[in-house]
Amino acid sequence: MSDHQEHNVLKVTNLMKRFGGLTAVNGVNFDFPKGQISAVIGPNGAGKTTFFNMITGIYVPDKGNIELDGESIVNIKPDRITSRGIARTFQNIRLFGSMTVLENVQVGMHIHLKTGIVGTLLNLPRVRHEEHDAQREAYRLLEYVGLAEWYNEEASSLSYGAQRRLEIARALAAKPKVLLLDEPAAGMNPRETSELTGLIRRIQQELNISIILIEHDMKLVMELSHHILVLDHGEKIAEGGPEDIRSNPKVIEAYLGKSAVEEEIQI
Ligand SMILES: Nc1ncnc2c1ncn2[C@@H]1O[C@H](COP(=O)(O)OP(=O)(O)OP(=O)(O)O)[C@@H](O)[C@H]1O
Repeated sequence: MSDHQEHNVLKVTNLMKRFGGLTAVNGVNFDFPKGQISAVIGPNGAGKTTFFNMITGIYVPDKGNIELDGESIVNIKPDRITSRGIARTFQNIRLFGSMTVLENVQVGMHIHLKTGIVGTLLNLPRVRHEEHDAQREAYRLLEYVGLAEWYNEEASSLSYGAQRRLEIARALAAKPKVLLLDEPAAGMNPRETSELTGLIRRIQQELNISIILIEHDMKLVMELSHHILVLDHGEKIAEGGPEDIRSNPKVIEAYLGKSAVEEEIQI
């Protein structure tokens, strides 16, 4: 095993994506360390979601490479990328609102179940067994994110913060090596954000999953992240630990404008 494979779960090289005349991501290089929390930050339109969409196979890069544990995942379909070990949540919550909380988690498991639709229709004993195990596992995940008591409610009846945690449980059901969280704290109140911070830290420490998050809540980013990638107009303008990023003039300028740097205002 090479040094790179041991330390970095995901390696992005010279990544580029254009939409017509607009270069949304422009030649970005970054190594995501295994088992740690990394953040991708930057002002609106910086290219963060486009970057995530390339990692998860929704967009094919125009140039560059993405390696998961040393193997390229460029040109692989999103569901295959999920089964290789990358799961995600979305900026806009995407749950099945009229399904129960438990069923939503079970949906996240289907990539690992052996049974197809025919087996389910025939109600084979092996199928019943597998579904029972899946339900137990789904319930365990709900306990993990603190939603077990609502397992039988419709997903749409949950509070906003709870729906975001349900999305995380569903992503965990795919047994990922890497979990991508797209603005997990968006729309949350301070109490929900602090619960979420604890949950993300537990997932990294207890489940040993590498986490990559896009987030505008700088307090959460600075508290949780080991490594931060800063994008602006599609380009990497900085990378480093929270302390480096907080005091980096290029980052301050990108967020607050040039005058802020002159006044030495810190984000
Ligand atoms: N499918 C698309 N077609 C055309 N342009 C797009 C598409 N997706 C993104 N863009 C453009 O690419 C640029 C980067 O967008 P992206 O959504 O990746 O930024 P972002 O950093 O995630 O922004 P935000 O913080 O507002 O979510 C923007 O100018 C956006 O308008």
